[in-house]
Amino acid sequence: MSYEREKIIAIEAVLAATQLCEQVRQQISPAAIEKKDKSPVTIADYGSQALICRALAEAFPQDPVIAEEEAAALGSAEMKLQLQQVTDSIRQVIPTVVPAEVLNWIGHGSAQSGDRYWTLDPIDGTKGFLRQDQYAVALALVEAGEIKVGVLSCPALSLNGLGPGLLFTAVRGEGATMRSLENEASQPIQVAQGTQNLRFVESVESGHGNQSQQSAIAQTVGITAPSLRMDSQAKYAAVATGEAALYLRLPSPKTPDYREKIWDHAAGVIVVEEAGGKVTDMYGQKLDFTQGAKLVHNQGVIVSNGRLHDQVIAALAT
Ligand SMILES: Nc1ncnc2c1ncn2[C@@H]1O[C@H](COP(=O)(O)O)[C@@H](O)[C@H]1OP(=O)(O)O
Ligand SMILES: [Mg+2]
Ligand SMILES: [Mg+2]
Ligand SMILES: [Mg+2]
Repeated sequence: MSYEREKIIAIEAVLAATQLCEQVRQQISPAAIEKKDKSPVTIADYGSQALICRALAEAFPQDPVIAEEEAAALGSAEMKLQLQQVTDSIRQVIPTVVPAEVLNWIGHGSAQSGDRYWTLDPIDGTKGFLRQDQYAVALALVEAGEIKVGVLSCPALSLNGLGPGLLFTAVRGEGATMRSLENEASQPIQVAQGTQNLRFVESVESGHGNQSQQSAIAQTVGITAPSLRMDSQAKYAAVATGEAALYLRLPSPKTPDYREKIWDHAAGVIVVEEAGGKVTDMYGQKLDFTQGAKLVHNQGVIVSNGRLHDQVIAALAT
């Protein structure tokens, strides 16, 4: 089966959302709103989710969307001003939009499961976005547990003389490509083949991983360079392009029971796999995308150029 239409619609939606995020980032300081779980969310997270869900609902009305943000949070009485700000940010793209429509579009992302579903992180790395650092807009299509299409926009990332602002796309069996956000010309990407850029990436946030264990494992497999710390799925892009050989995300000792969310990984996983790399959990198991919003059967995420993978899993087992 061809996924050409899915790919085109996904790219168009992610580009429109990226533009909204960049406008919010540049025009006003994107004040953070605190969610129930104490993590931050901004006008741009909601605006991005609204735009992408609208596009998916229109093009693929039967497909469930499992997205990060909740309409109920933005629809509450005390969030009236923020809902108006989200609506205003979307008005630049859709001049007639009203707040009720925005809530409906965001709510379209509230599916819990599906055999064929989309998963969306409207802004991955909101903490990076707030620091004017790396963030991503990440959208993927999953069918029967297999990721088929992934589109990953990294508006603050520069690589190989391109950017800032890169878009990564992958379709199962068709390879992965990279382009600048401004220019449609795309080029195939590949993970590092030899020993060049023998370094690893990890989260900026120490609470999202186990940095001391990550350094120890990297050293065990022969990586002596200090880690490159980056917010968001931009880390997957770094491995997919050979900028780094490895991305380590081991469970934080502070949150040992945390389960990774599918939208934090799906788009990045297919981009790396189609660029020739490998992704598993810390025990070498495939990530299981059939269990709804969380990767309940997996712990830790190991992303590599393939060559280093077995060594890393072996080091973790000892
Ligand atoms: N304890 C945790 N372990 C791993 N990831 C986490 C943890 N808490 C939050 N996250 C998620 O990490 C992602 C950012 O990753 P990174 O640090 O690599 O940029 C966010 O989407 C965030 O989810 P959430 O938005 O639900 O807080
Ligand atoms: Mg979040
Ligand atoms: Mg995220
Ligand atoms: Mg997010």
